[in-house]
Amino acid sequence: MLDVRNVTRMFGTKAAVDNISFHVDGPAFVGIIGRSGAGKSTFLRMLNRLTDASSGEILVDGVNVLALGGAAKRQWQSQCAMVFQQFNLVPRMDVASNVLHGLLGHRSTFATLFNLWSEEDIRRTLQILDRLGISEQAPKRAEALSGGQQQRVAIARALMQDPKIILADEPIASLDPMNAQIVMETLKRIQTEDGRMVIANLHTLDTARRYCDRVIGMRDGRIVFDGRPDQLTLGVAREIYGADHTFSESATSTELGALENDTEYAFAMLGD
Ligand SMILES: Nc1ncnc2c1ncn2[C@@H]1O[C@H](COP(=O)(O)OP(=O)(O)OP(=O)(O)O)[C@@H](O)[C@H]1O
Repeated sequence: MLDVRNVTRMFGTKAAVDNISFHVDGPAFVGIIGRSGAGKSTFLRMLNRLTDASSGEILVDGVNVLALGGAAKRQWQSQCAMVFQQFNLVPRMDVASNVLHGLLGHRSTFATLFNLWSEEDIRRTLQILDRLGISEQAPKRAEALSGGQQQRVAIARALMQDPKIILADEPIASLDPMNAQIVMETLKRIQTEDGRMVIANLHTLDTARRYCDRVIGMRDGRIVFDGRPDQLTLGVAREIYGADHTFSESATSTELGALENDTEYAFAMLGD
């Protein structure tokens, strides 16, 4: 289904993504891990055409999406919806309207300008919000919701596009552990129940182990690990994160206790 072939993105003389290739057959949950600057976001942005690749091909069901232009490119962009760390909702707009905005690519400017949503669109919105357990939030302004609820609204907006692939760029990096778990479980449900592919950039090993079918480790733009979550040993993690013997599991963990024990090191690993 997804075939990434020798994809590179240069910024000046630096390769942010350096000749990466991998293949995913079915609608799997793929996690991409690696320290800050490894090239994870650049890869996702190339896949949904927010950033152009310098070379290479990405085939989705046999079509090279990097070569699409005009309407075909926009059509592809609505097929691979993106979820961001900071949710990217319109804060003062109500939740239902935020979700309906997932349809923007499918509608005329006129209809959008005058907020002319069909009954079917509104019914689907409420159905999706209900599925994600936040239907009672529909009339509230997005800014009034907790971070975890806002991220579920962002996932609902993505689902309105009925995408083949959901790309999530550090979807839980701004959330507390409990909300992080709810959001990851929501993404996992969508992947298994709907048969959609999810590709998520994650910065914690325990999250990757728990939710992913496949983990890709990136370092300096290159893939240095590609395997099952149970193959993510401490040694492999050290290679991905470029850490020496002082590297500890807790440094890339979302567990509260672990973070409290090792906060300074964790921030160093994340490059903050
Ligand atoms: N628009 C840009 N112009 C120049 N360099 C860029 C640009 N975008 C990314 N880079 C560089 O490309 C490299 C990869 O960045 P990228 O954001 O993809 O990494 P990342 O693994 O997603 O890290 P993070 O988790 O911090 O977002 C970094 O060295 C970054 O500075």
